[in-house]
Parts: sequence; C-alpha cells; structure tokens
Amino acid sequence: MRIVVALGGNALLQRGQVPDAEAQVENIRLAARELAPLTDDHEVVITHGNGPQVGVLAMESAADPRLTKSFPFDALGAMTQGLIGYWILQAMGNERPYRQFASIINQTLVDAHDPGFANPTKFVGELYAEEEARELADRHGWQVKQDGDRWRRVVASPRPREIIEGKLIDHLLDESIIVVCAGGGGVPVVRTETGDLRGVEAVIDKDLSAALIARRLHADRLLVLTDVGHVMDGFGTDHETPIRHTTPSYLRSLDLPSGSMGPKVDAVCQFVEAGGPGVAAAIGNLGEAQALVHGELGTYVTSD
Ligand SMILES: Nc1ncnc2c1ncn2[C@@H]1O[C@H](COP(=O)(O)OP(=O)(O)O)[C@@H](O)[C@H]1O
Ligand SMILES: NC(=O)OP(=O)(O)O
Repeated sequence: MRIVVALGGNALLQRGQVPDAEAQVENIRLAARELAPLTDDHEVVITHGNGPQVGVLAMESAADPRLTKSFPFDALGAMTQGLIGYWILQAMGNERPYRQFASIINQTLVDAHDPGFANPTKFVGELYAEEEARELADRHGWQVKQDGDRWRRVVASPRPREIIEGKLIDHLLDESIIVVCAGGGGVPVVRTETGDLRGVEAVIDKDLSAALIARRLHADRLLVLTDVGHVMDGFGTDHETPIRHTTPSYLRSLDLPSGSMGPKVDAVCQFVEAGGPGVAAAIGNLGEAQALVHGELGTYVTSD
C-alpha cells in the first residue's frame, strides 16, 4: 500500500512543553519508532506540522536587534522544514538503517486571493493566558485567538492548491525512498503575473497538504496522527463519544474548530471523496499508527 502520514505538531512538541531541541528529538524518536514498521511493508510519505517551531523562530527573529524587519513566514517555514526534516531523517534512519530516506524543502502554491489571508486560523508558537496573549498582540501587532482553554498567536493559512515539487516526490518513491515533505504544509508561495513564484506571509495546514499529496499520489491511506485517539462527538462535553467507523458526509455534518480538528476532518474527507475503491483515511493517536491503517483503532473513514 501507499500511505501518506501527517504527523501532528503535538507529536513533535506536546502542549506546554518547553521547545528545547532535546525534547523535540526525543518526541520524534518515539514517533519514528511507531512509524518505522509501516515502512517495512508499505510506501510511506511523511508530512509534519510546524506550528510550535515556526512560532519560536518568529519570536527569535522579532527579537534580533540587527534586523530591520522580522523574517517573513515563508522563510521561517522553510527553516522549520530543514530542522524538523533533519530530525525525522535521523530518527527514521536510526530505526531502519538499511532504508533510504529523503527530506525535501518544498513549495506549496496558494491563491493570492484565498479567504484565509483575511481570517487567520493557524495557531503558531506558545500557549498563553488570555491577558498575556492580548498584551503580546498589542506589543507585536499579532492576532491572537483561543486554542482550547488557552490563547495563541494566529497567522493566515490559505488552502494548498499544488505541490510545486510534486514530480520530485514521485521520482523518490519510484526509487523506494521514504519521503519527508510538505513540512508545515510546505512553504507558501503564489504565482506572480510574470509567472515567477513568490513566498507569502502564511503557514499552510499540513493535514490539507497531506491530503493534496495523497490524492496526487493515488495513495491507499491517509493517516492523520495527533494526540487524541478519535474524532469525538460532543468533544469537551460530559457526553463526548468517540467516532469509530464513519463517512465523509457524517463528518462534514459536524461543527469542528477551524484551528485544530476542523482541517483534519476536512483533509480526510477530501481524500476519501476523491479516492477509488479500497481507499480509507484515519485520524487517531500517533502511538497507534499501525492499528489505524486497517481501522482497528481511531476514527476510520471510508466512502459514503
Ligand atoms: N471533536 C473533536 N474530537 C477530538 N479532538 C478535538 C475535537 N475538536 C477539537 N479537538 C482538539 O483537536 C486537537 C488536535 O488538533 P491539533 O492540536 O491541531 O493537533 P496537531 O498539532 O497534532 O496537528 C486535540 O488535541 C483536541 O484538543
Ligand atoms: N503547519 C501545520 O499544520 O502545523 P501544526 O500541525 O503544528 O498545526
């Protein structure tokens, strides 16, 4: 089977965890231990989040007195692809030293007029109490929104339209190389009137980019791995219940938050709706990736 895996930002850095390199390397080591067995029997493409990491780099850039202007988010996104891609390469290589892995910096085309530019939804950086978040927003010109019971900076997150380096991914898979790509959704770019590509101030949702890649590659599975075991009905209420086997039309009837579970559900629905017979997607715990492939655990989505 061909499997596209989207590795949640929470897998790389748990909520509230200090973003030290050691902590992230350890989290990625645990993730690699779970993902490596999938590569024994399947073609695997790994995408990953970058919300916490791109926020750290943005803070550093803003605090650098030598700069007249902070680095833009396209540049910061490329830095996180290099950094996290390197960590994943090393961790996966340590689990399976006889396999070849490649991590690519890739650009993802977005529409310059995407409504996501006017309504930022992508959470980046750390979590704050509301008062502190509002004070930081005033000081730095950020926009902030509620993320669960805390507050966080948000940036624009336009929909991914095309993976510019898509053919490179095809070639690597043809050579039986396991590919890490679309980290942080890919570096967001638009096409100018002259046909050139130009980076834009945004962070793309990696689950939506993973769905785009999975569709392009005619993948058999899209696995969205995060820190919850299922999509829940009535999430956060006394009567929350895990959704096990389901369909896109049921999932699309739910009202889910745009900065967290919303894009994951959107991604799996897009993938399953576009797929042929036998295609399925799952949302669930990173630690249960292998059981998600055949729907033994997690929220398993097949066509209506
Ligand atoms: N209906 C729901 N079912 C399960 N989790 C939900 C739901 N709605 C919101 N969430 C939240 O979505 C979070 C996962 O999304 P997110 O934090 O963006 O993950 P990641 O960083 O792993 O990509 C969960 O930790 C949970 O708090
Ligand atoms: N870019 C992105 O989707 O990052 P997170 O998974 O950390 O939100």
